[in-house]
Amino acid sequence: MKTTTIVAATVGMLAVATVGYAVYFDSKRQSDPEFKRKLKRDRKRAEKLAKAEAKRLTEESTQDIEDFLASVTEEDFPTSMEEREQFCMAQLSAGEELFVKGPENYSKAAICFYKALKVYPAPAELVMVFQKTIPPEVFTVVMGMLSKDVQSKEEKYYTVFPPKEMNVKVEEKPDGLDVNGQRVVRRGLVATKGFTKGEVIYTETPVVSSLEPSLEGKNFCHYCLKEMIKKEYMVPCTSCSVVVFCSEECRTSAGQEFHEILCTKNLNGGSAPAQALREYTKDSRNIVPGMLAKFLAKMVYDESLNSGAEYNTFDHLERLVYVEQTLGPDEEKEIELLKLALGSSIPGIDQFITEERYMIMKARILHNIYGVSSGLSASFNVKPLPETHRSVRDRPITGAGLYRATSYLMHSCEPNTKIVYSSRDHTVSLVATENIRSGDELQVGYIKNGKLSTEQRRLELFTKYRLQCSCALCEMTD
Ligand SMILES: C[S@@+](CC[C@H](N)C(=O)[O-])C[C@H]1O[C@@H](n2cnc3c(N)ncnc32)[C@H](O)[C@@H]1O
Repeated sequence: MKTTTIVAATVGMLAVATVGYAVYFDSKRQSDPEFKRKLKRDRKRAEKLAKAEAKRLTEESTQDIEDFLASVTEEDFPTSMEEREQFCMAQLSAGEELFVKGPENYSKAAICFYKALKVYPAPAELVMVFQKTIPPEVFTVVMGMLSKDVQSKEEKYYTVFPPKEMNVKVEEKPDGLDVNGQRVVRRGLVATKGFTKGEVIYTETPVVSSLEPSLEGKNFCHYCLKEMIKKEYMVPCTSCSVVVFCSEECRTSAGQEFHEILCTKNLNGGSAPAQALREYTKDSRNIVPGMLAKFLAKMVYDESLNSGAEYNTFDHLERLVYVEQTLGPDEEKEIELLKLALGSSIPGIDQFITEERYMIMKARILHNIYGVSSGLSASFNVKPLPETHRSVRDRPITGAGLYRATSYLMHSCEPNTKIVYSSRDHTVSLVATENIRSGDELQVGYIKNGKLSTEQRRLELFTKYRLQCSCALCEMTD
């Protein structure tokens, strides 16, 4: 089952409730004699009906599942944490009462359980509880509804994202067969209107960005990565005074989105849990764990806004392609540091950051971030970060950002667009480098190919991005 962000909301509110529910169920079964007798009484009748019902349910067409789903989506799910918790508990006990009454109520029970699942912050865990506690026939229907729901959410995503005003859409492009003979489908960005050479196609701010570790605390904004030429423009964090911002707005945004959690000093001036993560980032020059910490903090913040947006921060990360990474001692340490940094402020994050989920999130970030050149001067001297910072420009890189739409840009050795940091912060502008027609695929150069030969380009693309280039130029050279 795919985990949706609702898992990530993990504000722990219902963590207690799941356990409570499971415990209630088990203990009631084991110890309450009346409950046991009732179960026994019902069992015979239930077994008979169950056979017939199981047959009906296995024959249940997709249409039925869709009808069940339609009956649910029309409902208004509550939005506040308290109401969601009450709603969830009410659905769980309604479902339980229904299935105990017998198989003729299984469909209704399944709908209740499905509704509970929709508001529960850790659905994967609840599914496991269901698997142990509800009749298999009911469980099958709940899972059917869940997978249909995930599927339709998946399909709809690219109809609402990117927003129309960005003038681009994500389109699937067949890209040959993989080593197992499976058809490879890749996604790229396509223009939805024409542009003349030099025109800005869209601008986009990142979901999250981070400064190159050695620039942290120097004259670069911790939020938007802008270089501040004069010291008097710097607005330090009032608590840690380790990080600086270019404006009050950036300080406020950073505070709300992540810095209140990740500030290395607590209000009493003592060392805060995020200190160890900060030291690790500096020593290892590994930007990703810190970025992930910001990402997770921001994800929880965005959800707390209850903006009503259909897709949330996690949805944007979840669809990005990645190259699988293997877990090593570094990652084990990073997981530990991340849990330490976020654990006391985001209850439940401990369970959320499993090794598997961490590895996938890390790989997605590594594979999709863009190097940001927000510096005005080239006077700072940063060693290039080891890997995967797309769109290398002539100016040194000041940090990296994870962008929603820009992540879908494919590489070409003869690109028709380029990325520009014209506002000298982490805002990306995609600029047409030739005339573009509506429907044309947009591509950037992941590497500076200048005078490189085809072999050199291939080697660099493969070493940095594990990418075997299929752009028009490379195909022609083959
Ligand atoms: C940042 S993602 C771009 C979006 C991606 N195509 C998708 O399906 O979501 C980078 C990945 O796209 C594919 N890609 C990008 N440019 C390519 C190219 N010129 N030739 C082949 N694959 C490319 C590679 O799989 C690469 O790892």
